Amino acid sequence: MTSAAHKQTHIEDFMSPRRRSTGQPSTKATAAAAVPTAPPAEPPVEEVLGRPVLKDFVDEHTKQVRPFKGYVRRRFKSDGSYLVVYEDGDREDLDWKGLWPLIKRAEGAGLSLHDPRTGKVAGKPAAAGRGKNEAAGTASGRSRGAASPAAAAAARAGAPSGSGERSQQLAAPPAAAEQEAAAPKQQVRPPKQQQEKQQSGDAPASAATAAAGLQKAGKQPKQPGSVAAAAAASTMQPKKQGKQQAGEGSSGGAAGKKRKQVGDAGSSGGSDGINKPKMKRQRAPSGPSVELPEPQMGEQHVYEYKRGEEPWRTAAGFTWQVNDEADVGVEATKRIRSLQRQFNKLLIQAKPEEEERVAKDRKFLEEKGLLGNREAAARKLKKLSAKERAELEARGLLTDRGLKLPSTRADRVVESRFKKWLKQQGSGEADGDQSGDSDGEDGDGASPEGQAKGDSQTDSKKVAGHFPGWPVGSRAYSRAELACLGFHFPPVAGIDFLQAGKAGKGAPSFATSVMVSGWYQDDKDDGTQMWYTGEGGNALLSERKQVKDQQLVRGNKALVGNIQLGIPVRVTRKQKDSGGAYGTAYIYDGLYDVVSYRYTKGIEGFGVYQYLLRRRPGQGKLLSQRVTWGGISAPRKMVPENRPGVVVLDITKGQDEKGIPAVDDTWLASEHDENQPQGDIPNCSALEDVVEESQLKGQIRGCNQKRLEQLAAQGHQPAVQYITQDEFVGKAAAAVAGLRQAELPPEHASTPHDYLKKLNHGQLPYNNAGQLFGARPAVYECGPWAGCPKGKDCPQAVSQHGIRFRLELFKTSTGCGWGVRSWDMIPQHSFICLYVAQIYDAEEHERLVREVEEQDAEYTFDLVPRPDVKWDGSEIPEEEREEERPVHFVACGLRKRNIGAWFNHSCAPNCFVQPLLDCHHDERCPKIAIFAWDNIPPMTELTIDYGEEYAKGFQGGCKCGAPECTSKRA
Ligand SMILES: C[S@@+](CC[C@H](N)C(=O)[O-])C[C@H]1O[C@@H](n2cnc3c(N)ncnc32)[C@H](O)[C@@H]1O
Repeated sequence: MTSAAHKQTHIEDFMSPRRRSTGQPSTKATAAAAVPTAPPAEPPVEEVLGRPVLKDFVDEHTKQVRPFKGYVRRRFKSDGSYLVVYEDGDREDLDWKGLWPLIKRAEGAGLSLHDPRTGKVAGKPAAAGRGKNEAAGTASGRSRGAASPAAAAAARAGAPSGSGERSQQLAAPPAAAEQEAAAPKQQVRPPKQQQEKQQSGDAPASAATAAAGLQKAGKQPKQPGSVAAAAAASTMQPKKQGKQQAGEGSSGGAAGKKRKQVGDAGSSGGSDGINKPKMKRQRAPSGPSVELPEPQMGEQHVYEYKRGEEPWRTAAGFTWQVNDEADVGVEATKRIRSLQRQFNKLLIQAKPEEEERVAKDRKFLEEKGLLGNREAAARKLKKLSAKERAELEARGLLTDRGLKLPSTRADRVVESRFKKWLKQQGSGEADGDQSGDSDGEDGDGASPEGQAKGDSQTDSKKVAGHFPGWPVGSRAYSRAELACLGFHFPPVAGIDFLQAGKAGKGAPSFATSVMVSGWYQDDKDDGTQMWYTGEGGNALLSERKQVKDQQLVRGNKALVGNIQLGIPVRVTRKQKDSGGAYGTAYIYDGLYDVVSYRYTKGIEGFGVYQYLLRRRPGQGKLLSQRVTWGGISAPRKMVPENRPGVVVLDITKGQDEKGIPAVDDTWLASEHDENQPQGDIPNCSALEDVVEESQLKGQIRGCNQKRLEQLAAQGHQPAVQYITQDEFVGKAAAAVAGLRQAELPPEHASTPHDYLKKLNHGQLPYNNAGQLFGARPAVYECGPWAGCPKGKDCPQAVSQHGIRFRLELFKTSTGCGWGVRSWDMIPQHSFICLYVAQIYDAEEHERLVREVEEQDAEYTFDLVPRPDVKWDGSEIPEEEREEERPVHFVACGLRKRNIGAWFNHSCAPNCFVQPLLDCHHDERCPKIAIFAWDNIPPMTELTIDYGEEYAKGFQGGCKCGAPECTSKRA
């Protein structure tokens, strides 16, 4: 590859943030200077919602800065960020720190507090009947309205309220009540005598039994002092007073351990920044051999262990492995990747099938008069013949409860297909029956098929601690995917757990993984620390409210086991992600210790168990907090002016519909000037220089049979056929592009080509330059020659819609120069972009390379098929094969190239290169299209495989960093 990269010839064109701030101060910069940098403490949510904001955006073409007005519309419970909707419909999520300066600026500009779209006035509760005085407040941002802020402030401060906790809740505006993860109500202090509940006594009989069970298995209890534990019981508005807790206050319980109290138990519970209960520090039992006391209403127990001294490590009879360290080795990573790809492949196939099934079922119901008016449908149902009823049952449309309207459950279909596939692979992985799939206590009986079955096979697959091949920050896009991977089996329940006795004789049940879905209104999540509400008693599938008291059973009991054994639990948060198959992403945030639990009254007045989860340090940034660029949804033409490290706002100079910025945030981290953003960013063109059509030969394929017949009459070689030879890639690409497959006569459909199988057999198609190119037969798209009446809307024109994702060029921190990433999640098998470069005749290209003294052609792609297979996938007979097939054309990005030419190499790529033919079908000159091989999270580098031999030629070796990187091999 050429060493001529990173010339600095264009550096004066770059709009570095430094230059911008000195040469051309923006309104934003001016406004920002007027406000102090540190924001005040975050006010109650109802004081923030509805507030106007003002923010500058810069037009990347005209470079003009323009302020935009917006309003704070929502607060997300999951990460505490706020949704701001701007006047042009653009939206973004901001945390309080990011939001506050914008609110201040709007105040300074005297913006109206009246949001024209919602009709609301900032700070004014939406509830009817409120007085005028409580309304808008002023533009200076004073506290608005009396009732809600006061109530909220009281709630925050834990002050007693005359109107009681329920009325406090009601006093808050509905929006706030709904959106703010209201802290449980223990803030209301109990009478003093209730705080002095003494807890003492020996371990209860049950604890002794558990102790005996574990000790019989032969392990010695820990040495005194080896377990650092503290327990505390808080007395926060108890219902029942002073009931002696069985086992509480034991000075060591059956194991006779001496426990050291770590820190101040009161502060342990109170310094969590979430809740400040008044707690009385108490000595209490802990450890593997003592059953922990059950908190009564208003009580909280705190237990902490020193790292490395958690009871599970030495507990007698405890046999389960707990992964303290993440395993991101080659095998684990490969295993996960292949399972994910298989899952997605099945999902992509199942989704349209399911949609079709639902459409047919709906039609069937309609014909029978069973859709529409409920009462009429019920009358019709009664009149159905036995045969008709049987037909309904067979379609799954009639159950004991009556008529069941059809809905797509592609994820469920995939789960069962995936299990079959695994069995075929001879692996029993992820074949669980969803033990821990409770919700049995749920008010609405969510997921009846998900009731615990106590299947030991599932338990045997459950992994405690980190999940191999799934580093912190990993994302899945459905619960079904996580279940298929074996990461979290239950499809609905938030707590996955191992049943009592499975991890050793006498061992309690414990949780392996919890989901934070935002469904439990009593959760209080501060990211690194959270009060996680136990399961049950919640109408999960309807209003998502607590409808009855929770029980200390199943998942809830299991989380107590985590405390008892000191086993951390995996925490995964759900987040919106429009790219995901279901509009959501599930992000693994790492291991959390369960350090405390309590029984308390929730927002709805029902008893809930809550667990204080604390993130283990050293696990990197919390990715589920929407602070990255990947989480925002600003229209591409507007790049926020204060985006750090923007070097060029649009490298395509307006040629691509979606501009592509170049960003160097590595430079920002450095103090030194010589590390200014640098790199050779030549004019980037989306235009393609295609060889003259007269030079081309070959078949013409397309959807339009008539046109192709005409062409045949003119002596061309047209072929009506299923345009993508590789059905899977073609269909999948069409599916993710939201397109439907063309209706073609079945006799023209070719057989699916299993490219993965091919890859596994090592038939990797290198071109003459050693580049991996075209891992499967070429994709033939319907092109202009075929005269398709649908033009670009033809489902077979997947690559002709331009770039759908918001790509950016970014300076890698790995030493690979510039690379490419996307702000959006890219679904598996999506078309990303073409590799566009100038097309040269091979000889001409050689002359060019000599001329510019480029020994290596860094941005060159030889457009030559492999010697044994034609682009259409058919084999070339042995006797006709040449040693090397002649190179006719070369795509060279030396002078002109598009974003596709910046994709770096990885030994574990997430994208693949696919030869593609559309406007002509001369197989000597296919287009180079780049597709996603995986579901690719936002802001992840997009990489392709250049081929092993090629990567060996990199100066200093391959720097892709993948566990299977060739540079790491001996
Ligand atoms: C097509 S360019 C990719 C864009 C390039 N990074 C840039 O900044 O212009 C290919 C060149 O990038 C560098 N490169 C790409 N992948 C690499 C890797 N995994 N390790 C080291 N260098 C790499 C090599 O210099 C290679 O010749």
